[in-house]
Amino acid sequence: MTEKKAIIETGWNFDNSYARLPESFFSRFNPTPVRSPKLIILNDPLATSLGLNVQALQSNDGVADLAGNQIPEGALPLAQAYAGHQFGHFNLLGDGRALLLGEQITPLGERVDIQLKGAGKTPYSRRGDGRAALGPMLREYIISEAMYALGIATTRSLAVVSTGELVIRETNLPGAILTRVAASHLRVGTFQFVSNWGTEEDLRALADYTLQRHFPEVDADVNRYLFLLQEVIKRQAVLIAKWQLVGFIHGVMNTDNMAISGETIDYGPCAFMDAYDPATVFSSIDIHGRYAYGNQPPIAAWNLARFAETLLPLLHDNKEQAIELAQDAISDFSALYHRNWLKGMRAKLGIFNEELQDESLIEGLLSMMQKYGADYTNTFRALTFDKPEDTVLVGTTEFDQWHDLWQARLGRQQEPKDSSHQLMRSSNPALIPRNHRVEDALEAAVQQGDYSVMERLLAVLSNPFAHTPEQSEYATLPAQSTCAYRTFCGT
Ligand SMILES: Nc1ncnc2c1ncn2[C@@H]1O[C@H](COP(=O)(O)OP(=O)(O)OP(=O)(O)O)[C@@H](O)[C@H]1O
Ligand SMILES: [Mg+2]
Repeated sequence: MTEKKAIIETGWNFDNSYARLPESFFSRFNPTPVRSPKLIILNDPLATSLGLNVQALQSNDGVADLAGNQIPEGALPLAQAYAGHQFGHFNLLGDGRALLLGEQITPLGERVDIQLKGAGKTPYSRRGDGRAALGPMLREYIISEAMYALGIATTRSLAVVSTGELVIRETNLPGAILTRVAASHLRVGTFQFVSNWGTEEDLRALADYTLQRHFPEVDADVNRYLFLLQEVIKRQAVLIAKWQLVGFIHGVMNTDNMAISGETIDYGPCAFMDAYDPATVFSSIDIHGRYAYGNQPPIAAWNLARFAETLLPLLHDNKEQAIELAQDAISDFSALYHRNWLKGMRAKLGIFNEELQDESLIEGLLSMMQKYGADYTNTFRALTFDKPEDTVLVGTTEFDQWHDLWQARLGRQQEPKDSSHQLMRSSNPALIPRNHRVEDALEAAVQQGDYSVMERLLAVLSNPFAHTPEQSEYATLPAQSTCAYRTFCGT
């Protein structure tokens, strides 16, 4: 007689606070089942930290949950409504291919959104098919997890399942669904939606919900909506500085792709910069360079101004005073951003204390990197390990002079050389997800069904400050220049 196997609980522990908001904020909608779901990758440590059972998620039942083929107990799937300025143009959007299953309450009592991206049509799909292709979903998995390991606030990736169905793009591509984990999916665009199409009461409900979810520390005696604006600005100032410091280019910083939580969201056409150049753009659709590397800080400020506009009715009864409060808050962004960036740059150069000339020292290095087309990440690695021969800057008199200035600067602080070195090691990643490496991993996965290249890449990216020999090997630049590298979004 065979013993009946004990059923392993998956560990879903859903609450559905978003579903309790006004009905116009979302549409209750179920995922569309897919033909033959197969688990491609599962993030075991993330699953465990969410209180989920890895074995159960790997079972047929678990995969059915991750594919949208069945609805886990306690989930209440819905598509969130939002609007957004896309390349400056305002549109009504909403989750056209994503569905929120609910909020998982983790064993530590944290609340995170569990969302299926690519789960089928929703009322906001417009002319889209509601689906996603395997390549871009694996790409989002790799880069979001690399960002997390780099210490940058981001949505996480729990799993990718292939659907056994094709999606029609320029060619037919294998379809997939990504399970995304986020502090929330509240976007600047969510506020824009409610501000444009909702009542003031709706707006207050959304703002109060956001405060409760992300900023519960708000004091009773302050202007709570001004506090919300200021805190969101602070988080974005930290986030964008971190992007700039690692050379991350988001690629599509529309207001619907800016999360109120301060997490990086939507890894569509993003990529990491190789040679330092503020004009770097990867997205094939960004023909005017609106979202170029060097434009990211001002674009963030622009998006935050759109956020501030939505809050005007809540900031003050008097419109002029509301505008003044909003403008003051927004004008703080660039100083806040700059402070974070400067702090990070000092750390990248092993500098602990502050000197007025630090900025010109940093600018001196960056302009040399730009002039000689030096690789951004590898130049900082070369400085960290005192191997200037590893950067193309070596041999130029400019660099020798700059190096002397930098060494003299390090000499003017109390901390010993070794502490500077440690600071640099922990501030300069050994490697970033290089475009050619990511492409190689995706090609092996999608074309040959060989996931080993991706798994190795994920392993080395998971500890970017370890500076192991294997990482050095991954840090090599592509044989050919990647100047022509272009990413595509919306697939
Ligand atoms: N295949 C598709 N079918 C339906 N809607 C889509 C599709 N692709 C994109 N959209 C919608 O178009 C809008 C803009 O797309 P964008 O590329 O910013 O988002 P995304 O990558 O789908 O999702 P997210 O921002 O949630 O990561 C969003 O409202 C999105 O839901
Ligand atoms: Mg998006």
